[in-house]
Amino acid sequence: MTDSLLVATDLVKTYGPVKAVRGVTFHCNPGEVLALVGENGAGKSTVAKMLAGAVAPTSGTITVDGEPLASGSVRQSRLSGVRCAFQELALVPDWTVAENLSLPDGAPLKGFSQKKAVAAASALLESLHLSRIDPRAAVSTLSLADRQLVEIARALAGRPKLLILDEASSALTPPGVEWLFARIRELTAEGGSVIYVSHRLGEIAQIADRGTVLRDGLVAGEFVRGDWTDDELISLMAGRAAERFFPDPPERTTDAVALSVTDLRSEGLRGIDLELGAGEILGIGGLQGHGQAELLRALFGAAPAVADSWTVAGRSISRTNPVRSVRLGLGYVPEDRKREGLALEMSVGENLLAPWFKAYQLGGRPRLAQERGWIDGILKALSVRTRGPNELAGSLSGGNQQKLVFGRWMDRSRRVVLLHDPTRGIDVRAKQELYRAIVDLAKEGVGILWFSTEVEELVHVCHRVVVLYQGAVADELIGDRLTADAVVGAAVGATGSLNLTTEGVAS
Ligand SMILES: Nc1ncnc2c1ncn2[C@@H]1O[C@H](COP(=O)(O)OP(=O)(O)OP(=O)(O)O)[C@@H](O)[C@H]1O
Repeated sequence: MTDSLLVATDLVKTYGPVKAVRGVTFHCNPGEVLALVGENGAGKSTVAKMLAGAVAPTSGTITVDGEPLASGSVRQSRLSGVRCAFQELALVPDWTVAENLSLPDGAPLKGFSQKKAVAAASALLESLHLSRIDPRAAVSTLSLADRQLVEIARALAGRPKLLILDEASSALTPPGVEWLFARIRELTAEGGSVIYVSHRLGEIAQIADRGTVLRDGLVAGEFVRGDWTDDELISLMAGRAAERFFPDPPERTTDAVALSVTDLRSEGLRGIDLELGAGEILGIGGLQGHGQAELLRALFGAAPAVADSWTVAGRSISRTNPVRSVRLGLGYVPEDRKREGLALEMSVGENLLAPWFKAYQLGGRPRLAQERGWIDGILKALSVRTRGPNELAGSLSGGNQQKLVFGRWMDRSRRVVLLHDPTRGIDVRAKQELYRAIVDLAKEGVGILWFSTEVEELVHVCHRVVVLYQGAVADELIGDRLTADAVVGAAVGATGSLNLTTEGVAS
């Protein structure tokens, strides 16, 4: 272990009474990709933040190239060659891409040259095959996938010795992941190392040389490339045997229509016809950025939209807005939980209740006590790791925050639930719980419209999948035609073959 690039020894991090990390030891060699896996709340992000210098360990040591890393100093970690890209993006939304990319070198705002920043950003984006991203664009105008690419580009800009990717692929579709793997291979070929934090076991099988499994803030085990199965890893993460992964969609017992639109038009949508049955799980496939986010936002009324005809649970409407949608019986899990989904400074219970307060104008802050039974039921059903309904949502791990955004729609007489990649950033066991919760909603007659960046879950858990391309429906897949290859093929078929190494597809 003497020639290890990184050695972390007995790392501990406590937040008041919470022991996030309880004594973690691992190392990473030059040129190696080390996976860090574990359930939501296992301590992965906390370890990543300690390496990046974003939080100081309560105790323990970290060395890079044999030199101790100053505790809790981002600057010191950077100087030692450590860079990190987070799933919860650390970009400033109102700044341009160029301004954000110039941040890591601590460019002082005084004397900051916009022209130089744009030129440097253009050169960087081009070298990373991302020149389709405009360096002058405000980050807030980019899709989540593109924001994630900028976050990764920023970490790569410093030619790091150690790159930490904390679920940085979680909003990327397969071509984006291929782009990321190409960059990782370039970096490791030059002797750089990567710590790859992810819940996507398929990606880990492809890219990781070794892995460390965390459970409850401790190392539960280690694995090496090619010498593990998904089931073994899931058991190690959970501390118990793995279960069958995907549930089947439930038998449909009614022909009733939960939602229908013809010629739905909105920014980014070119006229969509869609019918969603009560109790149907309808998947939306396609490469990110082809109208999936716009479709869900339009249907919930989060973006202006018009249609020739539009019905929700048999009621004809001409337009909607979020408050009206909740009253009509819709639920919506948005793409960006931080920006659209949660109030991080409010409690877990208040976040679960938030839409009901707005929609029914109950006034004041939610009366948690009155809803305690419902809240406890949701937290239990989704195994949300929390100290209780009064804990601030902001102190939950990312995956547990995501569960809240879904959980608020459970057991609340919904007719339609719109899902934008609800399993993003949640662990494999939680995914199973969520699949089961989705199937249970469908069994109760709720229509589910579900966009996922993970093709496998669409293929296994949905009755039917429509694939979007450039804001329109390119294909509908059902029965024997519903396969992973067909979903991916339909997503790119309209444009001919897909060259994964060229720019413009990494989303
Ligand atoms: N600022 C904080 N204050 C209090 N508790 C925290 C804070 N940050 C993290 N925790 C707690 O520490 C534990 C580990 O969290 P961490 O974010 O490291 O988990 P994770 O393995 O990255 O999970 P996920 O896969 O959901 O991102 C969790 O129980 C979390 O609630």
